Amino acid sequence: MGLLEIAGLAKRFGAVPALVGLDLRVEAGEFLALLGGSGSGKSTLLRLIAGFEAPDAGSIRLGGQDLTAMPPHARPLNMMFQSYALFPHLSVGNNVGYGLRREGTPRAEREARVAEALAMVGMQELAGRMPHRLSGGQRQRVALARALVKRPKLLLLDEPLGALDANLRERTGFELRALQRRTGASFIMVTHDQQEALALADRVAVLEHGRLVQAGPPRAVYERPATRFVAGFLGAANVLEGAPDAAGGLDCPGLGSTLRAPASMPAGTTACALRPERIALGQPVGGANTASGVVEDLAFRGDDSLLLVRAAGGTLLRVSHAEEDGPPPAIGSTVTMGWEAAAVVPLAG
Ligand SMILES: Nc1ncnc2c1ncn2[C@@H]1O[C@H](COP(=O)(O)OP(=O)(O)OP(=O)(O)O)[C@@H](O)[C@H]1O
Repeated sequence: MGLLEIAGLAKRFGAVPALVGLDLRVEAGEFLALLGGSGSGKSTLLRLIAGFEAPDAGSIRLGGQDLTAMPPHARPLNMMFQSYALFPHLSVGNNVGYGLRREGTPRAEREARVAEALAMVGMQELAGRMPHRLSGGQRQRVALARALVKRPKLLLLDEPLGALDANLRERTGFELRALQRRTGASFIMVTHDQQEALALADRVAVLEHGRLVQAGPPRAVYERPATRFVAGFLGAANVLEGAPDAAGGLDCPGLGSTLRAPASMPAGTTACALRPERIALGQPVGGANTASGVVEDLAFRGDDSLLLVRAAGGTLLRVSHAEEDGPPPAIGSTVTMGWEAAAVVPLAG
């Protein structure tokens, strides 16, 4: 049994279906990242779990207990919002202890738990500071301590790193993961940033139009996207359209060649994903899993260059050219390309 079990969850706002029969399971101690485009239902899902909205249908169980009819404050979970507003007139320590005081926790216990929560986020020295004298990153940690002080089994984080600049974001992300492991709580983090999700989470879950389209370990979802949407969303794979041929391949006129996966493609396959970094330049052309094209554009990205190559049949391919392979081909030059069958991933939808 998972810690959190969601079955058939549905919610609409007027005519807008925000969630459509969603099933999701989160294990104890798991770090799950929820990904999806704008309006895909990520925040709605968190708000339903937290109890700020009521579902139209479906159930939410936490630790075997049905949460559906339980008010938000009674749920053994906590939510940290994107705009982690602290009370400006309360010190760091009092901000963190606010919820405990409201619940009537005795002073000595409250102080011990506030100290513990501040220590977890490395802020014990600053308990007496007022919020306006904190940096953005420090405020974010206080908000985390405030969410952790009640020792929730489950912490919901809505874009927790959204307000931080790139450097701090990476460091705080690592800290967040370390904290999750130390507390043993399950975390569900909503993020727009697919790199962040891949880097931090034990499992990623991708929502599209209020449906869960794929969930799995980051590497598995990245390498074997199930649908066109996931392929394009995570790491921007090439999505190549075609028609099945008699030999179990996919004939792609836009590529001017045929795609072959290690096994025959499932009946009805009309598209495959091919990652830019799996395409090798300078390969002999002719036969399946090869193509030629003209470099239309080039962008230097540090470790690699991204080439936009117009294949003979008209499709524009994204191709990654590693720095260690020398200077990339010039714009306007003709290139030949090839890839292994294992790089070809049939898509289900
Ligand atoms: N209170 C509300 N009233 C009306 N419609 C809403 C409400 N909350 C959400 N929606 C709609 O439900 C859908 C899902 O919204 P939700 O905020 O869950 O998406 P999201 O994936 O979190 O998006 P974003 O990444 O932009 O925050 C959207 O079409 C949104 O406009």
